Amino acid sequence: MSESGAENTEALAFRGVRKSFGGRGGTLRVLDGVDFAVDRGEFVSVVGPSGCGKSTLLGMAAGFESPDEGRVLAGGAGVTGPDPARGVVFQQYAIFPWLTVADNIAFGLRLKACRVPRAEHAGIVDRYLELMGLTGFARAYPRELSGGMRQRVAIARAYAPGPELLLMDEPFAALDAQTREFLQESLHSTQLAERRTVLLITHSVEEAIFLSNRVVVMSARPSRVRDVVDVDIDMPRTPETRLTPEFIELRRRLEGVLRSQSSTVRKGTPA
Ligand SMILES: Nc1ncnc2c1ncn2[C@@H]1O[C@H](COP(=O)(O)OP(=O)(O)OP(=O)(O)O)[C@@H](O)[C@H]1O
Repeated sequence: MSESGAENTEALAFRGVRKSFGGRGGTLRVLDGVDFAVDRGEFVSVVGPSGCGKSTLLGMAAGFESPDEGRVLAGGAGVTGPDPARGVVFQQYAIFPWLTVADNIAFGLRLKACRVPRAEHAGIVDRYLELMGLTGFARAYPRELSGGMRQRVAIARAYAPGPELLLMDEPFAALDAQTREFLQESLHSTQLAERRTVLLITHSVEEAIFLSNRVVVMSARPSRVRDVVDVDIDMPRTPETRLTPEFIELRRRLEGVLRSQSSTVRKGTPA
């Protein structure tokens, strides 16, 4: 139920969000009135020029940062701090080196705040091992895995406790192109099986289109939403989807918008 008391299909909403950071060089105005929402079960990606505030937005949704003005709402309620109902996946493999793959995936399930009955944990872990192509590695430790596999563990760990919202900040940025595409496909099939609400930050327009229902394009800093594009491309998407005329055309269009924004990036803007 939302703060207004109305039933709400929005899992996450940014309403007039403004944020500046102070530094030695003065105040840097980063977000200048950001408005968009992500519906339940929707996969939305945010792309934008470097430094436009994408990670800041995600940090606000996670509850690590707060807006100077405006509101960030999760399930209709104001975000006031981190919450296990919102899982986060970062670029760096945020998995515990001292735990096995299975124990890493089970980590969130074992937290007090997670209400999944203990008897279901092993089944859930097995399902994610399979969905993320990790069957056979349950007892392995992170040091024994490739970077791509570690990131698959991080994604499985985020999905496993069934959070209402998944927040992913460049989860594949550190990986080579081939591994990256493979992980996008694993994430896509996991998402089709699970239908969670996901907000993904990425530099890659191709990644955004491949995974998303909608893509939010941010303007240069101080930034706002420049465009919101529906990705009307059938699911499930496969490696061949990337080669279809509609995919290539949308990619060209979005890259054009992004290029026009990147060329207007300013070094710093007084508040
Ligand atoms: N805690 C902070 N203190 C001071 N400045 C910050 C802080 N967090 C972010 N910034 C600045 O705000 C701007 C936006 O940062 P942010 O990381 O959100 O952008 P981004 O769009 O995710 O960037 P990139 O695409 O390069 O990853 C940057 O100029 C950054 O240096």
